[in-house]
Amino acid sequence: MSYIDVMNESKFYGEGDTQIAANDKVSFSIAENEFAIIVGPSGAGKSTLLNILGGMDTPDEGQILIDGTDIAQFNEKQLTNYRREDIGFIFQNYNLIPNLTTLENVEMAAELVDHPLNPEEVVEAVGLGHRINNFPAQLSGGEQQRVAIARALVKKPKLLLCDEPTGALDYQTGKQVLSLLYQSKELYNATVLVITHNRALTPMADRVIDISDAKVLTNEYNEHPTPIADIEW
Ligand SMILES: Nc1ncnc2c1ncn2[C@@H]1O[C@H](COP(=O)(O)OP(=O)(O)OP(=O)(O)O)[C@@H](O)[C@H]1O
Repeated sequence: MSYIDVMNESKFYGEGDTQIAANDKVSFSIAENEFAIIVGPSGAGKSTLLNILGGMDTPDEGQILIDGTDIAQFNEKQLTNYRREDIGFIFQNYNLIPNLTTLENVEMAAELVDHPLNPEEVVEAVGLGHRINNFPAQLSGGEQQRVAIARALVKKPKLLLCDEPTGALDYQTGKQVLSLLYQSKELYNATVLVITHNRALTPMADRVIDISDAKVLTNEYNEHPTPIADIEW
């Protein structure tokens, strides 16, 4: 059994003739502590899948086994607990709380769980010790994404879900953020899942799942990932 086993998962939008499958009998597995990338063009169904894995949405068909438990069967309360305790989310647009400082944003996340890491230490670990009392508007895009990563990591999540985490960042800053995400899996023992349309990023991953038109095309394990610093695009 893998850490994530998605089995024949489907998600439909609309009804009757206008119904479309956003995910069509999707199956794949990701092992614990892997850094996985789900890659595919716009509209392929990536965000739908990520939302389902994060317990923000439920599939119409299939099983979503996380550590052996089918979260597709969870009720609202179980999904809320799952999102709060097991998952760290990182979005393209950071989603920080504007009137809270770096430290306060991270502290707020720490309060959600019983055994968080030390917020100050995590802020230091993402390289933002010198920005600890700044508000999001005073930070660069890359710094804001680091706050978002610290906010996710402070909960010690088992699974870090990242939706186009470098989509709003310039090339060099994007590389630094990806490098930090890769380190996160090593330092914090998390399983990391990144979705992106940027195929150039895939050599850095331990596993690449290629989706297109709602279906999984390939799921490949990469024995020798390339450090992100060595990847050019
Ligand atoms: N709430 C919704 N209602 C209706 N259709 C939806 C909804 N969410 C997604 N879809 C459709 O499902 C398909 C998959 O969308 P999804 O957002 O998962 O793709 P994606 O691969 O993440 O694309 P992008 O890279 O552009 O974000 C698309 O055709 C989209 O229009």
